[in-house]
Amino acid sequence: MDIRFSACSLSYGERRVLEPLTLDLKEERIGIIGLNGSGKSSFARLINGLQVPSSGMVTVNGIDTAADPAAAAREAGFIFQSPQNQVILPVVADDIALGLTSRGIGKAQAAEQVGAILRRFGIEALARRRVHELSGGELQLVALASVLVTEPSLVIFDEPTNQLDLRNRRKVADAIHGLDRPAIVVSHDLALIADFPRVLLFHEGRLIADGAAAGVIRAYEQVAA
Ligand SMILES: Nc1ncnc2c1ncn2[C@@H]1O[C@H](COP(=O)(O)OP(=O)(O)OP(=O)(O)O)[C@@H](O)[C@H]1O
Repeated sequence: MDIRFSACSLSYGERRVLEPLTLDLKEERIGIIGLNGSGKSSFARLINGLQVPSSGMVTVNGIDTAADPAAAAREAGFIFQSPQNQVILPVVADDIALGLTSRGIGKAQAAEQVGAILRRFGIEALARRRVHELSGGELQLVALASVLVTEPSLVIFDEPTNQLDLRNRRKVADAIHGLDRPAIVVSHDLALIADFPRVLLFHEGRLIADGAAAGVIRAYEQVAA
């Protein structure tokens, strides 16, 4: 993984929400923490082209997100804070397959890959269920499956354990820890990122701490006090 922010800033209209930032991200697990409204989601959305910089540049594995946001989105899968917003088709297996058929993969091949990804997460029983009837944890796993089935090089999670009970939180945390590719995790759940090799702390649109989890979490505790 090679993500580069070069003097990248972000404003919504007149409002600057991320100050110019230059950094490289290469670690397999990267956490992003900070108070509400500090700019975490905005930063994460810049990585896969959901947002493009107001100034400067972001590249993901060599892809300039502003020049080719669709390619950036294929490279970096994004799991939204509210996965129900990500679902298009009503039935789980159909929705997961859509990511493949929309890329030109045939129906039979797509069905095979969907079956494999459901087995990998132990959620085969959900295949014919209606997405809108799923619990929060089931929905998080389905959203993860629907992103991973398209084989992105890395996965960005925006508050993946928000609103989950302990059992589902563990399922999602295990899925993140066991992921076979780099993950970037925006979270208020500090235990989730506590053993990550790198954590970024945002405060009022600025990156104010960057390093191994323990030290950055201590800095966050001071900011929050
Ligand atoms: N589409 C938008 N238009 C205008 N302002 C926005 C938009 N999205 C976010 N903002 C503002 O940008 C700032 C940073 O928001 P962002 O969602 O990046 O913060 P966050 O750290 O992820 O917050 P939280 O922990 O509450 O999810 C906030 O003040 C927010 O109100």
